[in-house]
Amino acid sequence: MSDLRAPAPYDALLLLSFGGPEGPDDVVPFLANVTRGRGIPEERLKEVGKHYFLFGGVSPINAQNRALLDALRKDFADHGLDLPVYWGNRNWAPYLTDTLREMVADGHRRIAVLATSAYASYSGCRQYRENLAESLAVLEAEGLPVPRVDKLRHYFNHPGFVRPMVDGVLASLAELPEGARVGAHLAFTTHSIPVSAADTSGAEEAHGDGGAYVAEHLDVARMIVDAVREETGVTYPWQLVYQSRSGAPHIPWLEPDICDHLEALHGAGVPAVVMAPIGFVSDHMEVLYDLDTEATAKAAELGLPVRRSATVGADPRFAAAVRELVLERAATELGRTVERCALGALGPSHDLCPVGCCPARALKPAAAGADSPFA
Ligand SMILES: CC1=C(CCC(=O)O)c2cc3nc(cc4[nH]c(cc5[nH]c(cc1n2)c(C)c5CCC(=O)O)c(CCC(=O)O)c4C)C(CCC(=O)O)=C3C
Ligand SMILES: [Fe+2]
Repeated sequence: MSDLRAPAPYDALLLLSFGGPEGPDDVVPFLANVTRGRGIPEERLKEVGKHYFLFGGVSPINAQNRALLDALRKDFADHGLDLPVYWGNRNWAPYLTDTLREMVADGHRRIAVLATSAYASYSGCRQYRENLAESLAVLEAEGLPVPRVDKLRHYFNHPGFVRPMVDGVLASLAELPEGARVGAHLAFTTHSIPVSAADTSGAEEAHGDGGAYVAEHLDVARMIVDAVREETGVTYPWQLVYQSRSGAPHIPWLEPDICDHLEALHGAGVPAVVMAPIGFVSDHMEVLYDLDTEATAKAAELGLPVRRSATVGADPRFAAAVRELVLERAATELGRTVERCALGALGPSHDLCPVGCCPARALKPAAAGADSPFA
């Protein structure tokens, strides 16, 4: 007999992610899935395809997600939580719709969803909610039961997400050449998005001037800088910069790019840089190519020592944070008041995205928000 208990009202957790190719033949169809209807220039697609081929056509993101699934299952079992964990993706197998079919076949009707994106934005939040709505509509059309899906709140400021990144930055600083550490800069990086998408990210009251997307990243950067000061006694100079821009050149995206930033820092006589990819949950292609390959080559060309700090990945503290987020939401759904753990200045993010949160260019139904067509 096991004494594991399901965290009512939830009967399962769904890890919802981006997906990535698993071999050379997958690369082109994967990119077609990602960019369908998104107006990415042909040139950019060829370039990004090359990044994947450089790594044998295998995106690191799937191995990262499998490791996170293992960490979640271990954490839940160790803490008496009987919550089966499933995995579904937006752009590659296992596809979200197939996973949801499997989940309802296994009897699940009330599903907590963890997206592998910690911040507000159309790409990191509403697009996943649209994917959920599309998949639920397919199930409905097939006459299958439609489960209720609740997306867990953004966890950018949860200590289980921030603390591992602090340790990563400390480790990278320690690896810098002794003489270059004094005066080193911290470059916090995240995915560039169109300025218009940043300005309308988050709830309406956060819109304007980079929106919730930029504000949340700045909050995390400050938390890390403060924690590093507590450990080392040094306030390292820092800046939030961007990477992985796509889209047409005439459309403004968030800047500066990490490579331009490295050049500017070098020009200003900065002796070393730690690149901290706070915008990403794991070491996927944007981290392995855009930082570890491209930006690192740029730094070598400049003769600028750089280190790239670790992402959270499958850190057990992150798995524990996910458990806390599930239990917190479960209690909230049952009408209990519960502590909502968050560091920094912004406070815990909303459970339910309000109407007008991270609007899309074209209005599409989105699940797990105040404007969801599903109960
Ligand atoms: C904010 C954000 C995140 C972070 C939040 C989150 O994690 O969700 C993220 C993650 C990811 N992005 C990824 C891959 C790609 N993103 C692309 C394109 C785009 N991303 C955008 C934004 C974001 N993307 C945007 C505004 C576009 C333009 C097209 C559009 O408006 O949608 C393209 C097309 C080619 C290109 O132009 O680069 C690819 C291949 C992978 C998988 C990597 C792997 O395989 O390891 C991951 C985790
Ligand atoms: Fe992306």
